Amino acid sequence: MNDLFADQQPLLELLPYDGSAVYYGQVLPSVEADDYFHRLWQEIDWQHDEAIVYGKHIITKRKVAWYADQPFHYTYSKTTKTAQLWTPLLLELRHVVEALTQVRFNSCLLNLYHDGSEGMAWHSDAEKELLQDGTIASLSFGVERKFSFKHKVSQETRSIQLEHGSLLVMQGTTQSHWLHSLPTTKKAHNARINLTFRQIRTTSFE
Ligand SMILES: O=C(O)CCC(=O)C(=O)O
Ligand SMILES: [Fe+2]
Repeated sequence: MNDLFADQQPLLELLPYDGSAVYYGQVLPSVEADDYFHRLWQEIDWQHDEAIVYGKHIITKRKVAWYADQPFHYTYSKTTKTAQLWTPLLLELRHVVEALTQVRFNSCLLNLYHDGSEGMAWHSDAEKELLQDGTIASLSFGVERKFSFKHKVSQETRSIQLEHGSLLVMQGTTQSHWLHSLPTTKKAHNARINLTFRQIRTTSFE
């Protein structure tokens, strides 16, 4: 195992019941995370996201990209996207995440938030294309932002600050029982890039 992971912080379970969300803390040294942030900013084919919200076609300020093993189709917010194939940079990051989690991922959704005015509303990631109760591993780069969970029934909440170069892993029944969001904030003046490695349902992942 790479020395990179030698001084790993203790893992922190964020959810009290009905799933698991483990915060690994900063898994990449800051200097290395800075470098990844710049490369992702430059090399990824960022596009404004499109969605249908309350019947209206909207284009988000936030930018997104979707990469995978194959040109999978993925539908969310009533729009369908076709994956681009992994780049060497994303394969490198997938390797980091797979080594830490011991889980295999076949796709990655990327989000670019230019500043705190951009965020993501309450949702869960349980689209039919995803493996049921699969794992989602979220790598964060750039400005630190709050990330929150809300239980669908009890409404109980849990929050965490997602640091530069950090990893958060959602697993088990989390998506069935909890919503999550990235609240907007006046405090963040810089950009954040987030990568969520996912498991799309295919014959090799059943
Ligand atoms: O930006 C984040 O930390 C979360 C993004 C997210 O929830 C998603 O892409 O589904
Ligand atoms: Fe999500």
